[in-house]
Formats: sequence, structure tokens, C-alpha cells
Amino acid sequence: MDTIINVENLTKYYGPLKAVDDLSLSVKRGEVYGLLGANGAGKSTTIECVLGTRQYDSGKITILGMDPIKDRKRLFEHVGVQFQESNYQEKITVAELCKVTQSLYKEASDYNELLEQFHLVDKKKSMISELSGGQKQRLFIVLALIANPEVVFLDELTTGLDTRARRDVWSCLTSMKENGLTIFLTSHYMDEVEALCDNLTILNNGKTIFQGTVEEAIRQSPCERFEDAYLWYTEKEVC
Ligand SMILES: Nc1ncnc2c1ncn2[C@@H]1O[C@H](COP(=O)(O)OP(=O)(O)OP(=O)(O)O)[C@@H](O)[C@H]1O
Repeated sequence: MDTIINVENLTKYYGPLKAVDDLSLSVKRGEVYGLLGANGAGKSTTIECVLGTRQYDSGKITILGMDPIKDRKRLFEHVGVQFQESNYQEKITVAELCKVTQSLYKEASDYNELLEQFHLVDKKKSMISELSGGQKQRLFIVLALIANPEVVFLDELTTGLDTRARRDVWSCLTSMKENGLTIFLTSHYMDEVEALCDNLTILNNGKTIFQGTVEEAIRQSPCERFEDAYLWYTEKEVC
């Protein structure tokens, strides 16, 4: 299986703060990879470095065989990113935003199909400002997938979604994974990580404190449940 993302000894400082400390990880094609850790652990910084939108101090990153900084333009043809709300103007309809996004890519997917999959078809004519938090979140995932990417980055995947919507997003992503999509995600929900992730890294203040599968995380801790194991790794909380 080929490697889609390879990070070797990544270190990133903000002034004196070491936000990412000697991180190495590797993501294979068709894998769902989770980057976990409390607020401020260094997840977003890592994603930005991998995408080439943030300079780093040392280490080596390859994504789809490219250097994220040198090949940033070419890279963006093959990568989907779930941006957060503040990046969009609100007085534009869902269909208009999808169309604009589609026009940015050479090999875009049919957004109508994606809107259907993510239960947003009946919102096509709605302004972004009229969507609920959960509908916006689902739209951001659709926008990330319009590029027909080989790898998609989903930051805080289902924050703000209700239980039904979370399950629907999980099943859509699982079927996309079965079609070969590689998914790199961050999440604060351990049930989601258990449901989706093949492999994961847990960060704590920029340092890697666990790498492996959910099962390995449980096995290498004194806990029986993954959520307890996660807290044991990050806070040394007793199971
Ligand atoms: N632009 C910046 N300038 C200075 N410090 C920053 C900057 N961005 C992030 N940091 C700091 O770097 C550390 C890692 O932040 P980062 O946003 O990568 O964490 P995170 O794991 O994504 O957190 P969250 O779960 O809250 O999104 C934090 O201590 C944060 O305050």
C-alpha cells in the first residue's frame, strides 16, 4: 500500500513555545488517520505544516509524493480541506458556494451528489447564514470533497452535529474510504475515533504520547475502554 503522508521529525516553534515536538507519522492510501489531543496539543499546527500553509522549523514532510511548501499549488488539486466557518461569506447560497468551489478544480465531483449524500439537497437555495450549525458543518465537508481529492483533512469533524447527523457523516466517510479516499482527521470524540480511525497519534503539548490502533491504545493502557485509555494517556487519569 502506498504512503500518502509522511512526516519525519517535525518540529514547530511559536517563539519559545514548542507547539510540535519531533513528530513522525505515516498515513497509507485508503486509511483513516486520527490526530488526537486536548486543546492546544498541536493538531492544527501539524495539519497546517502538512498542507504547506505554515512554515516549520525542522523535519521533513511529503504528501502525495510532493513537498507541501514547494508544490503547494499542485498539491491543492489533490487535497480537500474542511475549512471553518469564518472563511466563507454568509450572503451566498449553498448552490452558489458549491459552484464557485467546483470551478476552482479541474477534476471536481458533482456537488449535487455530495449534497444528497450529506442530506443538504433541500438547502441548495438557502443562504449560508440560514443554515444550522450542523448543516454548515456538513456543507464544509461537502466543500472539502468537491475537489474529488485523494486525501481529505477534516478538522474537528463532527463538532456541533446531532447524533443522527454524526452517524450519517460517519457512514458517508466510510463508503468514501472504501472507494480509496484517504482521510486525516482530528476529533475530540472518542466514539468517532473508534468508529472511523485505522491508526492514530495522541499528542500532548506537542509531544507524541501514543501511536497505533484503538485496540493497541487500550491494550497498552490499564483501561478497558478507549475513552478511559485516552484520558490515561493524556492526563494519567486512573481508569
Ligand atoms: N499563530 C500562533 N502564534 C502563537 N502561538 C500559536 C499560534 N497558533 C497556535 N499557537 C499555540 O500553539 C499550541 C498548539 O496550537 P494548535 O492550534 O496547533 O492546537 P490544537 O491541538 O489544534 O488545539 P484545538 O484542539 O484547540 O484546535 C497552542 O499552545 C497554541 O496556543
